[in-house]
Amino acid sequence: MRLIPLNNAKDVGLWSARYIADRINKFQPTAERPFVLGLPTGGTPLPTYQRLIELYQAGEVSFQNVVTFNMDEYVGMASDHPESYRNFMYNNFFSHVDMQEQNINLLDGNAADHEAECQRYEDKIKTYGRINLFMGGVGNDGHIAFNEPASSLASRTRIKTLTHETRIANSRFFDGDINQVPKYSLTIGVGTLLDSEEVMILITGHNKAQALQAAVEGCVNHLWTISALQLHPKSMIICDEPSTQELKVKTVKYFQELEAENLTHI
Ligand SMILES: N[C@@H]1[C@@H](O)[C@H](O)[C@@H](COP(=O)(O)O)O[C@@H]1O
Repeated sequence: MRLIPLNNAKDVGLWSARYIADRINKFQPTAERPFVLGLPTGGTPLPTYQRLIELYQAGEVSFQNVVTFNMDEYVGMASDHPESYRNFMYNNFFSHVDMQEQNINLLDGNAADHEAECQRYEDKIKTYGRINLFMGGVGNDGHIAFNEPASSLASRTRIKTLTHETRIANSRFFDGDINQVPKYSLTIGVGTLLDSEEVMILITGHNKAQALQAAVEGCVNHLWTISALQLHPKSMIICDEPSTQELKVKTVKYFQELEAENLTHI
């Protein structure tokens, strides 16, 4: 695992956007061989999306031949609801760059048959071989996508019941009213995520400090599904300073030194 400790959330956005743009450019995607990018919603990736839009506007990256798969979606929410993850993605990213509509993949939380919808998603990913880079965030309780505590670390895309804690955390987007937060979601599984060629997780804010500690210093444990990253051959966490407060000083120092060494080799 690579851990990149940065100063603040803005730096996390700048760093991660640059990384994504560089990966896409290096891949030299074409219509026949697109770059496949996994994407999250949430407050954490907003600076990344903002920066990616700026890089696109500056002509430094194009999304013409990029295919995206989003991590998750609420179940039973009107598709035009401002807090649907579909709307979030169009409002904060897709509508501002040169993505092609047919390259955007989202789970349909209003599908009549949830199981069939999740299987469709898994099958669609397979048509591209695998996802090249999956970006994600993390919940306060260490959930990745909507893989709540005690989710199988071998799980695939499926319907999940949201925990009370997650619904409280997400109620900030619903006028602080937990009753407006959906109870279920469709989410990629931990296994789906681990199949990606590379996983990049963004962690910012002191409220994510326990999740970061579980991811880096804890044991692989289904109660902190983020810890499954330890099983991935190419995973990376980009974090800010406030989120590191539960890590040992020597852990942070170790990773800082590694990054400083890497920089001298670039
Ligand atoms: N399903 C999403 C996750 O994908 C996201 O990582 C998490 C944290 O969101 P935020 O970045 O707003 O803290 O919220 C939701 O639960």
